[in-house]
Amino acid sequence: MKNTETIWQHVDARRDPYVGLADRVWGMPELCYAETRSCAEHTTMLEAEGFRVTQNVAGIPTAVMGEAGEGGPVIAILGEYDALPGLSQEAGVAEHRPVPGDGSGHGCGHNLLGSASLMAAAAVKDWLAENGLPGRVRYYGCPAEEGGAAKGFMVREGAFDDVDIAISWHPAAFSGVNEAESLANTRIDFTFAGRAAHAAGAPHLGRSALDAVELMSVGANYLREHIPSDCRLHYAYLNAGGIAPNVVQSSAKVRYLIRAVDLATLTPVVERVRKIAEGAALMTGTTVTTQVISAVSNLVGNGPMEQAMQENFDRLGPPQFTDEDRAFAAEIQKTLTSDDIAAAFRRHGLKVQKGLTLCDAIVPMGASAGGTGVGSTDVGDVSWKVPTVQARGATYAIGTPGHSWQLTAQGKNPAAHAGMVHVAKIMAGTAVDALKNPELIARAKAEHAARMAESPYVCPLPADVKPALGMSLAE
Ligand SMILES: Nc1ccc(C(=O)N[C@@H](CCC(=O)O)C(=O)O)cc1
Repeated sequence: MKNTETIWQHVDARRDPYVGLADRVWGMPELCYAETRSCAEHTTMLEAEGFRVTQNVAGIPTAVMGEAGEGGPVIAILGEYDALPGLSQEAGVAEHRPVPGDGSGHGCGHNLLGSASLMAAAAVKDWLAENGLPGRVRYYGCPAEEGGAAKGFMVREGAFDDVDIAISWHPAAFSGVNEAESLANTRIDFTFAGRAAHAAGAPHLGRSALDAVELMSVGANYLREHIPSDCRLHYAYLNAGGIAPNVVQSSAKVRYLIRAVDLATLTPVVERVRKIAEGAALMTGTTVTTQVISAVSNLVGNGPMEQAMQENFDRLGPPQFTDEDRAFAAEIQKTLTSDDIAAAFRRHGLKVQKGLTLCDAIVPMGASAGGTGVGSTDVGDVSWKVPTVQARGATYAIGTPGHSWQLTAQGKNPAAHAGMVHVAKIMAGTAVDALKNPELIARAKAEHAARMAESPYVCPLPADVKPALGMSLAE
């Protein structure tokens, strides 16, 4: 039985406008909390579809929510539309060719993510109206997934308080139910202040903030051996103190991104990194101030909803790609290493299949290798608040690294469009299963409540931290 269900026809009927939406957002890559035009595109689409629209969700100008239907359970479908710095790339070519502009690009496929989720919500809206059933569907347009933890702030402000089930997806190499195994993380800016001086004339009077940042790196790099092995420490210099080597640098700023399997493991590691910063300040006679930029929880899964989503995948089958799609994916694979390609198979618990360029089957549930190739997502915080299920939707060549020009290059391809429409059907079908079947929602909630009773949700964002609305990733 393939593509026979009414809900899937409601998705198919929307193909052209939603491909258009995804392509327009691809063409206006906007970073973390600056997604003004992309959010406006989503808002316009919500209005055109007749959703009741709430802008400025949780006080965030680029967060929007649309609701349709009356009474009954509330199903939230989550979308994103933020881009990444440094990943600008022409569409549909298999060589690195940035386009003129500020260098940003959709290197994580969020142009597709937002459009498919809105498309699914709109299809469910029509299905609800046609069946006259009680129930509400919401589309949450969520900004700043890449480093802004917007969904965590939205959870904290109560945006999901009356939601029964949350559904989302992420572009991927393979289609299937997403394994809930993302890492909790915290991003902290460390700003060191010293004293400027003539680097040759009076270096003894200077106190170098740049030295402090470098010594902090040394400390953090020694720390790696003494923390749980699946923790991650990354850093980026936001301010190295200037371009003059003959000035003792009086200010410097480094952003740390610290990850661990869960918050309980993360918190002590963050404390140790903070101590290293204090030590670096002490060693250099500088002072350090810190600012938490974002923090997200690990994902928790939900058995009943994952099962329901799996059944949708089984009924619909994999996305249908064409020979042209496969030929272009093969060109992209030529720009990758064999390790990139093998890692993609292994990450999903699959044997390496030589010559396979695009996903041709649904990855069975529970196949994931676990622990490898895992990032973080602010969907994690939603998943602690309400039962949440996510799909992976095949939209690009197997082996394409996340956050790469190759991923940006494929974001407007026919394969991306096919994958986006396919996964919209999976999400809409899963939402309809929940709306038709109150017992499924009850089981999902019971499992969630049991998990929360074991370890309750603690918001990882310190109470005084607000969304970093003015944050420039390229500061
Ligand atoms: N299904 C996915 C979900 C998230 C990501 C991802 O790359 N997330 C960023 C988010 C960073 C953050 O939340 O702070 C990362 O891990 O660096 C990739 C695939």
